[in-house]
Order: sequence, then structure tokens, then C-alpha cells
Amino acid sequence: MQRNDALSRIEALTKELNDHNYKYYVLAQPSISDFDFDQKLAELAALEKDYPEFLDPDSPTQKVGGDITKQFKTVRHKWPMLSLSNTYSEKELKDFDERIRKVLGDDFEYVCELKFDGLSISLTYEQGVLTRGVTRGDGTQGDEVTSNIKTIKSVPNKIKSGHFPDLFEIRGEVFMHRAAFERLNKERLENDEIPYANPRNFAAGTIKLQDSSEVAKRPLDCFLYFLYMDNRDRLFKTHWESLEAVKSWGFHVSEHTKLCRTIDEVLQFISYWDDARHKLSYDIDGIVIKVNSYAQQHELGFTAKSPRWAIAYKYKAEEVETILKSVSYQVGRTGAVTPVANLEPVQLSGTTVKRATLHNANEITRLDLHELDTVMVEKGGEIIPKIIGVNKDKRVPDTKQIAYPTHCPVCNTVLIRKEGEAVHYCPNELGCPPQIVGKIQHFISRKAMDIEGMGNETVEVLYKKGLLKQISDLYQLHHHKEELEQIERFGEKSINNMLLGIQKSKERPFQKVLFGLGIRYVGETIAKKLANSFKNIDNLIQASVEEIAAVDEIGERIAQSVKEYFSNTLHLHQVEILKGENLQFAIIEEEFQLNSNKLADKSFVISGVFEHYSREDLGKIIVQNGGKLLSGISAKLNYLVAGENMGPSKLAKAQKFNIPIISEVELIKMIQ
Ligand SMILES: NC(=O)c1ccc[n+]([C@@H]2O[C@H](COP(=O)([O-])OP(=O)(O)OC[C@H]3O[C@@H](n4cnc5c(N)ncnc54)[C@H](O)[C@@H]3O)[C@@H](O)[C@H]2O)c1
Ligand SMILES: [Zn+2]
Repeated sequence: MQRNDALSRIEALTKELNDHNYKYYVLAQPSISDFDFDQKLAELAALEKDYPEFLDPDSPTQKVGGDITKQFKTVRHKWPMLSLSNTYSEKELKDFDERIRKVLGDDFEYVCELKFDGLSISLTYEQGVLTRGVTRGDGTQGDEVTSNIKTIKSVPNKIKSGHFPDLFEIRGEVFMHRAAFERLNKERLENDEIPYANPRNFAAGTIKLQDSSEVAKRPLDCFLYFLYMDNRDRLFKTHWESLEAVKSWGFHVSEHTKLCRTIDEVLQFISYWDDARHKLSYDIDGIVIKVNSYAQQHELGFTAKSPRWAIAYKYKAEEVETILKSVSYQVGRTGAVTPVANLEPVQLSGTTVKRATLHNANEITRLDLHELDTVMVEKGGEIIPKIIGVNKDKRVPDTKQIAYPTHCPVCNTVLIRKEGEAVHYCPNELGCPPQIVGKIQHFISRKAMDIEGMGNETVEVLYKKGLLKQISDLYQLHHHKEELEQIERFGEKSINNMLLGIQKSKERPFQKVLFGLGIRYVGETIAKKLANSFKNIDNLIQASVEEIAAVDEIGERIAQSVKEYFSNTLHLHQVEILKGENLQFAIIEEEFQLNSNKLADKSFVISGVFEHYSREDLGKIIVQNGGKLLSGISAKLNYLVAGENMGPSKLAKAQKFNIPIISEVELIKMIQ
């Protein structure tokens, strides 16, 4: 390679890897596999070795991948939080073993541990009380996410027994069990939120939420695997001993840990878990091998990025080849068209795979997919397998390239693509059967209107009979009893049950109705936030994008989508009919009681997470004492009530306008 070519390749790889780091650590939405990422990183490292003059100290090969988001307080680590060097090959693992033996001789042990696929966390305990939880960040400093860590049941807030030091740090991996992931991800799909590709990304995305009550709804777990404290080596001689102690203090330490004296024993452990890992309830992506003795660890030392006394052996995501039989296109309730590959059934990671997702048109183009292609299918942590490549050597001659349809596969309307989005939509909201049926099914679902006596199949049948064309038709069904009775297998009792269920749904609170409308990106939680902030549908319909986006946790994208929904006269018309049917379109305010006038003429904004009261309670306290509650900070605001993890932009704004920042305790003092 020419010197110039090397430089441009180094620059291109650096840019690409930085971009992937951002997607992986900050957005928790990576777009390439770990294996591909690691190969590119290895390519960059090799080039930097050949051309040391081009080595940039900021290169991704020199830095710990960072997740600092600025939404949290940044905290410096007392001991740096490094990464691990990694390998996918036995040969490189043996090289590692030889390097170690050169320094230490043969008198040492390895501790082999599972490599949990989550995100690293560092917990500080003072006098046995959890005082701080910090993410790895760039290795030197990370985000402080203590209140989110406190929602994890297996992390003790207070140590109950054992002889533990006054001050120590304990490090481990936060992760999500596969079952919880599948359940919650299914909900996200139903709510039209972007699903996470795997439990790791879900856990990483969750730890970075601003709202700890939302974190609490997503069960996380945590395994601990490192202990740090001053003079640690006086108390413990080995990593193994420290793990035993940590376990006795009540921390969750994995039981699948083994002491090995030779590299062959290590390889056996690796090969055992390659198979056995599928039976665990959580994902691991490899095995970590650590030199056990602390004295020997010191002898070996560190590189800028990782310890020399440890290495991660990573399992390559399993992949198999099979034949692409066809591609089908599914139309969802929002009109989004998703391509699905139908495959010749094949065994992969213990399950039979018949279908794989193709995401969108870009993906089909990227793969250059042809009919009857032999494709490579991968199943990593993902629930749905995906096609990662095509074996072009096996391509059948003269086969046609897969062409993404220009028209809706169901109703034949021309598909559209919104700016900046990869997904195609069928815009025929009122005439496209899967959209109509899907919307009504969503409306009656448990989390929305929870209509008893009516299931998804009933909706389909009633749609086919012409009795249901839009949501509001549900409330006309009682006029059609005769037609209902003529439907096969639909007895009088079931009909009455269903009609009663529909009638009862009129009592469902506003937030559920709002969720039931199926506005894009408005899931359960967002619907609740919107309902509580705007109180009734008319306020919401009239709100500007800026006003909607001013609500906590609601971004521009959601606000745009809400505005767009209510700009459509057809939707407004539906809302009018449903109002006429007496559905709940306003929140039922609790009987209002004015306790005092101590906060009269004063305005407040509440932000962050509080120790004693929930945000809602604080809001009530303010209003019940005559104060005014606002959602955005302006120069006219009187007080900002701040808890933990307040957004930095709010803080900056408050400081800019010189607005007094008070704690919950100070607020309570004002009314006493
Ligand atoms: N797909 C992408 O776009 C993308 C982008 C960035 C990084 N990545 C992946 O992430 C890797 C880099 O991430 P990394 O720096 O966290 O390295 P890593 O995940 O390869 O290994 C280090 C991490 O392993 C974890 N770990 C799990 N179990 C452990 C145990 N028992 N003992 C010690 N540590 C344990 C710790 O969190 C530690 O920080 C890359 O090599 C790549 O595979 C992928
Ligand atoms: Zn259509």
C-alpha cells in the first residue's frame, strides 16, 4: 500500500469507527456487528503499526469507547475503567498465554469468567451504603447514574453483613435477562417505538434514561467482577479471594467462574460455554481470562486502553447459509412496510429459522439481494435473525435482483418515504385493510381501551363483514345486533359480552384513549405525560410543536408526530365522534383543595429525580398552596425545584436567567 493510500484508509477507518462508537455507546443502536467492528479496528491497528507517523493519540485504537452524554453529571474515576483486549482466535489466545509465561514463568493461575454482554458500571460504597454509580464513559470519567442504579434489585443499597472496608468501589456489568428483553421489546413494537436489537442495547439505553421511574419498569440485573480500594493487596492476595469476599457482602457474583493453570484448561472452559451459553437466561459474548494474583497483575501492567494481564475471548455470532425463497412485505398499523425474507428452514443456535428481517429498502440494496440467493443468516443477541450477507459464488445465473415494491402489496397505493427515514409507508390510511384492522386492534388492546369480550380475530371478522371501518364504528355495533347474530360461532352471550365491554370502555381514562388513537411514537408513557400536561384533548390539539416538546422527555420527533396527527381533519373528525360517544377526553382532576396561599404569585418548574417526593406530588404541593406550575424555563420564572439528574440545558438556562434553584426540602419549608 502506498503511503498516501494508507493515510486515507486510516482517516476513513477512524471516522467510521468513531461513528460506530457513537451509535453503539451513546445511541445504543449499532448498525454493524461486533465482529465487523472488531475487524475494522484490527485493520486500523495494523496500519498504525506499519505507519506509526500517522498514529493519532485520539485514534479509536487508543481510547476506551465512550458513552458520556452530558445529560448526567460527569464524575472522574478514582481508578481508570479500562476496556479489555479481545480476540476471536485460539491462536491469538495462545500468543497471549506465551507473553504472560515469558514474564511470569509457569507459576500462576488464570481466573476464567463469563463475559456478560451489558455495560460496565462502577459502584462506590461508603460505610456500606451505595453512594454513587458511574458508567465507564471514556475510561477516565463517566456519567453519574446513581438513581437509575438504585432501581436494580440485585444491587444492595446498603450492605447488611460481613467485614467490608469503609470505602470501596466495585465494578461489574449491568444487563437485562433475555425474557425481560423479549417482553419489553414486544411492547415497544406494539407502541410503535423503535425496538432494540438485543438485550445489551436495551440495558445500555435504559441506564441512560433521565426518568428513574421509567428505569424501574425495566428490570435490570448486575453481576460484579472487580473490587477496588486503597491498600486492597494487603487484604486480598488474589482476584479470586476478593470475589469470594464480595459475594459474602451480598453482591451478585457469577457462580460460573473457574481457576485454570494451563491454556488447555482455559480452552476447555471456552468450548464448554460456547454451547452451554444458550441455556443461560442472559447473553454472554465471550469469556474473560484474568491472571489471578494481584502481585503478578502489577508485574504485567497496562496499555493505554486495557490491562496486559487479562484478555477477552469473544464468540463469533453464529451464522449459517441457506436459500432465500422469497421476500414478503408486511404492512403495519401505521402503514410502515417491512420486508421479511422467507428462507429454506435451517438450524441456528438451537432453533429452526424460517424467516429473517430485512429492515428496509436500503438493506435490500446494500445486500444486492437476488432471487434464490444463498444467504448468510446470523443470530446474535437478536430475537429475529438477520441476513448479513450473500454468498455470490453460489448465485443462480440470470436471477432477478429483488426490487422493493413501489406500490402497497395489499391495497396497491403508491408507497411514500418520509424525508430522512429509511422506511416506506402506505399513505392510504383509510382504505388499506391491515392499517384499518391494526388500528382498531391497537385501540381495543389491553393497554389501551382494554375491551373485554373482543379479540383480534373478532376485529378482522367484523371488518370483513363491513361492520368496522374505523375506531368509532365500535360504538355503533349495538345498532347491528341482528347482523352480529348471523356471524358464525358468535353466540348471543359473546355478543352481549362484547357490547358490554365496549360500553365499559367509555370509562377508560384520557391517557388510555390517547394511547389507543395510535399516534406514531406515542407509547403508553408518552400518552400519560401528554395527558397530564395538557389535561384535555382540545389543549393538546391546539398546542404548538414547541409547547409539546417542552414537556419533559418529549422530543421534537414525538411533538412533530402529534402535531401532524391532529392536523389531519379525518383524525379530528374521529375525535369529534368519539367525544360524542362520551369517551374520556380530559383527565379527571382530583378534587382540588387549596391548602394555603403561601405560594401565591410564584411560579415553579420541577426537574430531576427527588428523594422524598415524586415529581407529581411536588407539583400538587405547589398548586395546592396557590403556586403556578410551569413546564419551561423563562426569564419570568420564580423558582426551579431541582432534584438529581436534572437536564444540563435546563440548569444552564436557569443560571442564565439567574433563577433561584431550590431543593424539595426548601420548597416544603416555604409552605410551613
Ligand atoms: N457494533 C458496533 O458498532 C460496535 C461499536 C463499538 C463497540 N463495539 C463492540 O464493543 C467492543 C468494545 O467494547 P468494550 O471496550 O466494552 O470491550 P469489550 O466489550 O470487548 O470488553 C470489555 C468489557 O467487557 C465487560 N465485561 C463483561 N464481563 C466481564 C468480566 N467478567 N470481567 C471483566 N469485564 C467484563 C466490561 O464491561 C468491560 O468493559 C468492541 O470490540 C466491539 O465488539 C461494537
Ligand atoms: Zn396499503
